[in-house]
Amino acid sequence: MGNLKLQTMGRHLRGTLIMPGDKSISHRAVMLGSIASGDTRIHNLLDSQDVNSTITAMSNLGVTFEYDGADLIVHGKSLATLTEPKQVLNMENSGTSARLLMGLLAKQPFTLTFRGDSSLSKRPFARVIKPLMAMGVSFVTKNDRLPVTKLATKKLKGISYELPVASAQVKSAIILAALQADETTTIIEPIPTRDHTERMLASFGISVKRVENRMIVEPQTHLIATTIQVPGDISSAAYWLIAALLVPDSDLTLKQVGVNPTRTGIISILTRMGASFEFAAEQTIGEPIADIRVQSQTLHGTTVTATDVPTMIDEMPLIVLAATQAKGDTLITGASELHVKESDRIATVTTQLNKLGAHIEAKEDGFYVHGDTPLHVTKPTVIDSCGDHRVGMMLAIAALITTGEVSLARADAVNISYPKFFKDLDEVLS
Ligand SMILES: O=C(O)C1=C[C@@H](OP(=O)(O)O)[C@@H](O)[C@H](O)C1
Ligand SMILES: C=C(OP(=O)(O)O)C(=O)O
Repeated sequence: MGNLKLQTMGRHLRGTLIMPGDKSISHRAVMLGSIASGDTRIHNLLDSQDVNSTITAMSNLGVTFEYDGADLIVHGKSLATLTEPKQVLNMENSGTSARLLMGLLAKQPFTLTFRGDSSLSKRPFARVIKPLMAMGVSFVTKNDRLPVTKLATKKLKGISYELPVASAQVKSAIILAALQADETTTIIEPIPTRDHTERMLASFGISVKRVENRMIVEPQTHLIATTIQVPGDISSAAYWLIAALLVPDSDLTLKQVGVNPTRTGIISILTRMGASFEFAAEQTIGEPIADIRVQSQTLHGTTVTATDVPTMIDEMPLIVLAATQAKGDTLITGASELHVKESDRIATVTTQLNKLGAHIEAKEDGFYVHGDTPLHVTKPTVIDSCGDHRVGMMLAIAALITTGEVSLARADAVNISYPKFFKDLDEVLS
């Protein structure tokens, strides 16, 4: 794909968008449906490259899937009847697939090799390998990077483990393995992270007890197939929240967005920056959802710290963009996890937005963003997603408030989490 010429300054964003299914919840629905007894029906599953990596991996282990209209039906197999794959499991670009599947498949009695694309092969896996080894799993790896081979495992021990990084992927991998252990496992989570695994397990009849910041997981592997309604992805809605706030005379309504409090940091921080939102049609179907209406508003600089970060980790590129337009400066700390996402997001966000005239200083664990900086280029400029979907979509929104000619390299990165991003953009531009 060549560079994509982006719309810059001059149009408004108006209308209503239905958000695609939440990526985190879609992965979990496919994984738990795969190991439940009976057929699980999933409504509004995200159709994207990352979720397809999970579906393909479970197909390679003998699970079958079929579409009934827009719903995916998962013909569940118990953990005990998964079959040895003939191929290496290719996780492509998806950290969630790789880390959660290492936990889910920890006790399979055969060798499994996980590989990924060039981005995923640079990301750290010691964070899941270490606790799984403490539970009795053996791995063969070089420098804790993919490819990683998990050896045949017969028994898993319960452990008590304090998470050294605030990561829902690590927490989830340990929970999924702990269900298959011989004893109770306790996971201590110093900073809360998204709780979709715990909530979805409850939908499949499995309870994970939480006492303050401790999760207590008892051995239990009988999951009962169910129907899952995947909420719209707040991480995808976030592009439109920021776009509508920043592009003058905009007014957008985003339908059926997941508003689980472990994911709504973007709303809290924008509210702290002076924004207001209208919520309607609030209901809970396993996960809370709502319609969100947002109009153009003036923002003020703020401070973001470590406890905010897990609730909006994937939205950080957008918070940085919003901060470039706010009155006053913004300091973001406690976000060093951004170095190990699909790209080093501290580096890529800083470099690419500064090409448009932003004034952002990269810090070891975050950013210092100078506010009130009009974005402007004096000659045709190519900005680059750096192969990172979140960076690419944030840059497409940044272009909407830039004067001058801007195009985006590697725009196809959007297919990882939001394949219809550019179609939705076209639909609301007026
Ligand atoms: O559990 C999940 O579905 C995710 C957790 C987060 O990663 P970490 O657990 O590495 O923080 C997030 O960045 C990722 O997009 C999805
Ligand atoms: C970090 C992300 O996903 P993953 O870790 O699953 O690759 C993301 O979607 O921004």
